[in-house]
Amino acid sequence: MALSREELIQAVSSQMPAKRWKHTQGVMESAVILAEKYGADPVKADIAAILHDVAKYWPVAEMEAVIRDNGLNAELLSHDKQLWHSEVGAFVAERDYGVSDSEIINAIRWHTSGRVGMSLLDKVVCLADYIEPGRDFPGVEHIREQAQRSLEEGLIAGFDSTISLLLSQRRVIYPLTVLSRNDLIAQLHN
Ligand SMILES: Nc1ncnc2c1ncn2[C@@H]1O[C@H](COP(=O)(O)OP(=O)(O)O)[C@@H](O)[C@H]1O
Repeated sequence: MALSREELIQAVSSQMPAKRWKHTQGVMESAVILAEKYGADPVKADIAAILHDVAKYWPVAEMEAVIRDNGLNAELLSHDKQLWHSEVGAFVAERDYGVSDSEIINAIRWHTSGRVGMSLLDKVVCLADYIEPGRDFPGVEHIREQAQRSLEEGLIAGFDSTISLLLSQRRVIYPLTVLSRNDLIAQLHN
């Protein structure tokens, strides 16, 4: 059974700290603006944004169990745990919150890593996560400027900032993000 928008908001906001819910509200706002600007479905963008971090505060062991027990992408388990919540979030959005729309589920699933061949809605939600009004990390203004030019330019700037940060910290980069960035650059040149 699908939940109403209000029920979703209640269910999601009650399982995260106020600060993360404020971030989620910012992503909802930015996702709708980007959807309207670039021709995606703003209703789907809003629902995906509400749910994108639903699993962010799940205990690591529970995320691991959901990934293993349901045949989700187990490759993630050898990468940064911060990447797991997107995969788990997509799964629970469908199982626990009755979201059956595959575009919404995919936008949740790929909002952190990106993927090769990102859909319009994937791009909108992923970019909104970078530029929502509450974000104040170094370089966010550049990403916001690029987001005005195109979804692809905005996302390339976003992924570049994540990749640069990981490089500077000598951390492992999830390869799909590099492939996703390269794919976006190729899309600009086609
Ligand atoms: N491609 C990646 N490879 C490895 N770690 C990543 C990658 N993308 C994101 N991360 C890690 O996940 C963290 C959280 O990303 P994100 O889901 O955007 O969270 P938040 O909304 O808390 O900023 C990043 O700060 C980084 O540590």
